[in-house]
Amino acid sequence: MTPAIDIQQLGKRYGALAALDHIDLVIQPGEFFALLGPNGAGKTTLISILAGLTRPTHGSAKVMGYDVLSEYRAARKRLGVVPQELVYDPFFTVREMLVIQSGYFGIQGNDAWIDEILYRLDLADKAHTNLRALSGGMKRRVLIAQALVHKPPVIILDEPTAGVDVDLRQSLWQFIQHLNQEGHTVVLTTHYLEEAEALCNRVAMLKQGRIVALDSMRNLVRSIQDYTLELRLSTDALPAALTAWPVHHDGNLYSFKIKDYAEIESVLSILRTSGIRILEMQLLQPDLEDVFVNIMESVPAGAS
Ligand SMILES: Nc1ncnc2c1ncn2[C@@H]1O[C@H](COP(=O)(O)OP(=O)(O)OP(=O)(O)O)[C@@H](O)[C@H]1O
Repeated sequence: MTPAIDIQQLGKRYGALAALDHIDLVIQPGEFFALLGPNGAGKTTLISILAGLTRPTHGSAKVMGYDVLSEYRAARKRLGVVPQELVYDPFFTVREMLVIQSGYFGIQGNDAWIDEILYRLDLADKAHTNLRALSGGMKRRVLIAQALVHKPPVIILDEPTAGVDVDLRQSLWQFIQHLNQEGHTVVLTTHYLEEAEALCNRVAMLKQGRIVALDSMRNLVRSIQDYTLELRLSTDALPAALTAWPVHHDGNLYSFKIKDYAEIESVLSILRTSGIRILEMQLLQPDLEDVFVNIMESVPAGAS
């Protein structure tokens, strides 16, 4: 099967800085893939190369088998990118802009699909509104509509829900999940890790231009063994027997790292014999955020 995205030894340098450093990444058709990393890790650079907006320094990138440089038009036609910012002519209406965008991809008579996108993104009653008259949230919906207008098999969403209200977030995810179920490949970058955890099947984590983790969501979350036992105590000083325990605290709220249930018993019995009362107790499962923090802390800063 031709991969949806096939990246080999991809690199981008800005002077001495390696924004991307020998990236290998293959994403299969139908995946819902998360591309995660702290600010400056290289996510936007990678997306810009796939969209043909930035030239790599070395290596290759293909979309549905088409090289983003030597077969730019064929590759671009198969890709829908929802960027962080809207670039538009403010005098067009929403619908006019979508018709023009369809023409750009050589598509005539796209009305039925444009109507469906407008409906799904709750933009139908704004179809004849000028782009400049839209609110920030509405403009973001238009960005998504614009990326989908040519029904691309591969959809990349670059932080689509930053600053977006709960309603739009939910309707957006329903629509994107529906497109994914219909076979579209979806690549998502987001700083909302719980969103990535809920939606994506596989994850790549980038740090300083390198892939530092690449696995299924399941395996990554399972790779963390530690639970967190959160206790609010009647004191903000721990008994001596617990001071060596891996623990963070904020006032009298303590977070103990726990490897198994027997350790919970040990902590509780030490507290009991020390006469310390438990005011609140919660056992937290590891999540993608724990994985992210662990990986980002454990991987040494790369030379660039
Ligand atoms: N045009 C440019 N000139 C010089 N350096 C650049 C340029 N574009 C990006 N960089 C640098 O390349 C690195 C990667 O940036 P990039 O925007 O790809 O990161 P990111 O992972 O998308 O970050 P964010 O989460 O903040 O959007 C950063 O150190 C950035 O400063």
